[in-house]
Amino acid sequence: MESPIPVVEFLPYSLEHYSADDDQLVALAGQIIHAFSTTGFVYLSNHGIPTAQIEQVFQVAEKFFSLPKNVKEKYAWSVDSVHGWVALERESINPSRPGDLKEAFSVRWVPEKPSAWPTAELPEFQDVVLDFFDKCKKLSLQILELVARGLHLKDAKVFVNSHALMGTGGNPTALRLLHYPPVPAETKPGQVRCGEHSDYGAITLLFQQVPGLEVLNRDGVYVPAPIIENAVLVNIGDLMQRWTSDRLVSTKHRVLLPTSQGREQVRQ
Ligand SMILES: O=C(O)CCC(=O)C(=O)O
Ligand SMILES: [Fe+2]
Repeated sequence: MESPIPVVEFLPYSLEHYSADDDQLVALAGQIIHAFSTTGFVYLSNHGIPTAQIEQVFQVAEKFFSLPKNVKEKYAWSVDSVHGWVALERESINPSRPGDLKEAFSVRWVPEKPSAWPTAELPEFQDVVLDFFDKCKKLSLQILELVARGLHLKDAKVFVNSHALMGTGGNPTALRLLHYPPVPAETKPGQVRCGEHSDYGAITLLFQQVPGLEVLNRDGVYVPAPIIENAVLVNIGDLMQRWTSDRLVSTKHRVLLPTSQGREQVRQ
């Protein structure tokens, strides 16, 4: 199905090439602002985070979520660290629905402590995830710079500078590995994978491995946001809507239950 979400060719400013001249940056910034001020979502194709690296992250995530529950509990999310494993049905992102049928591993900056990472079971997990965090951080900062340029702000680095502490204790940016396990035979009325919500931050990068995400369009109808190869889906959150006095829109989205029961889904 054709996506109502614009696809923008990011190659000139990709993490790998980085060859954009001023005219190209102006054009990219304009396309991104158009998308964020209409649907609030945009696909950026050829962003430059290698496919193999993204696949590696999905693989370690899958390995982590396949660990027994009592092992995952050793790495559970806590209010003090806001980092770690979030159990199935622990969150209702739309509070009027029952707990979401998903589990997650939230990655935030954490002081070195052994219980933060499942190194005993998965020695590669921490490095794979943190290398990916770093790439996402670089890409996010480039997008944030384009947003400021596209809005013709005097200081094109204003959003970049407000995220200078990303990846440290002074900034709440999180990388979330999401796992949507097979749907149980019995579900609660109204239960879904991920309830209707808008994101609360500045921007979100979404790497999709299976379909399921739906985005509210301007007619108030949820429409699929399909997977587009070599593209990352980017949306803005409530904070960015507020910072831009509603010029950019933080759009609601959700993931319902799959129609074919029992499908294993891992998303990030
Ligand atoms: O799994 C998805 O595609 C949606 C996840 C999401 O919207 C979120 O975590 O904020
Ligand atoms: Fe979201």
